[in-house]
Amino acid sequence: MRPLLSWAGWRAVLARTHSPGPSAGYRGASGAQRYVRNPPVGTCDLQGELDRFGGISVRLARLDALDRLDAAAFQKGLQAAVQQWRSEGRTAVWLHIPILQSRFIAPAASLGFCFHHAESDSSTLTLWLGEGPSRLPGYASHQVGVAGAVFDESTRKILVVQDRNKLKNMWKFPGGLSEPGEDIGDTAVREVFEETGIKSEFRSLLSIRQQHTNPGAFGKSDMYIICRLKPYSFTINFCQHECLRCEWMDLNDLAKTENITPITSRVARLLLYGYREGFDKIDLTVEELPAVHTGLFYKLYHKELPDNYKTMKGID
Ligand SMILES: NC(=O)C1=CN([C@@H]2O[C@H](COP(=O)(O)OP(=O)(O)OC[C@H]3O[C@@H](n4cnc5c(N)ncnc54)[C@H](O)[C@@H]3O)[C@@H](O)[C@H]2O)C=CC1
Ligand SMILES: [Mg+2]
Repeated sequence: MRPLLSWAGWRAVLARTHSPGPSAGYRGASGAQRYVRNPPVGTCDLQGELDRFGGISVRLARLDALDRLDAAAFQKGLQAAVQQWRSEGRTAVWLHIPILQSRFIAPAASLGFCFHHAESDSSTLTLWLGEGPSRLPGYASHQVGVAGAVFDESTRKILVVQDRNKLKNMWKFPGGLSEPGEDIGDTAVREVFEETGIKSEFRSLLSIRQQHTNPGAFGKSDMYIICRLKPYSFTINFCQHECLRCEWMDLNDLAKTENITPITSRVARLLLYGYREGFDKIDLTVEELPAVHTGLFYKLYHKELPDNYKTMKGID
């Protein structure tokens, strides 16, 4: 086992790792991220990136020498660095700690750092250095659940399930939680297939429910989105872990049954209205558009816009 480094030893290691150079302080407001070394070599050398809001991001994973550093020496080094960043007018510190270096969390917390969020392999702590209360944005506030109302217009049948793990067995649409980076429609199609074996394609978004302090959302709020899907397979092969029952049910019967969650009942009536009067009355359709600043694309959901409104140049 390698011996732990003292604070003096850590400074020496870091001084060797990052050779002294001109002070790399923030030299512009271009928005580009730069590496900054604070304070200058010789006192402490916690390397960070400056963000466009004047905050510093320190990624401990990138500082190899920290592998041999103990918690007390880290605390001393961080304290000196924070003092330096404060004197330079930095607004905040973001400290990214890999899970295997979690021994540095408590020393950081003792200097005022708080958890911002954690992922499976790391945690991120923040310290607000600016004036007044913190203006740092919080982490994710909601989880997103998506269900598929798979409706076969030719037979007027709709696909419904009952949960295995619920005390009351009520009819609802198959669905589940969206995965990071997954489109809403793709979640609906995936969850429907996983839970029922039915293949389908996305048609539209029908409803959004927002609920706070949802019991299954780990203290976060819950967004539950129901999509209209069109089936292209019909043989049910439902997931025995999650579902107790799964059926193609007549839409009229579903709208009338009492053994149903309130949101499913409301959406069944909405679908009945769309089936009778035209789905354009109820559908929020999707279009992919380019984002202006990032070069990425996003999905925009809204009621269908007539073509002449899409192309019109000005408004009289
Ligand atoms: N009003 C409605 O009709 C209902 C709406 N929802 C919404 O659906 C979304 C979530 O859908 P779900 O089908 O619940 O998610 P899901 O389909 O992603 O996962 C459910 C399955 O995950 C597993 N699981 C969940 N929590 C677990 C735990 N603590 N320990 C072990 N296994 C666990 C179980 O196998 C469970 O059957 C949420 O947005 C929720 O609000 C859920 C139920 C009814
Ligand atoms: Mg589910």
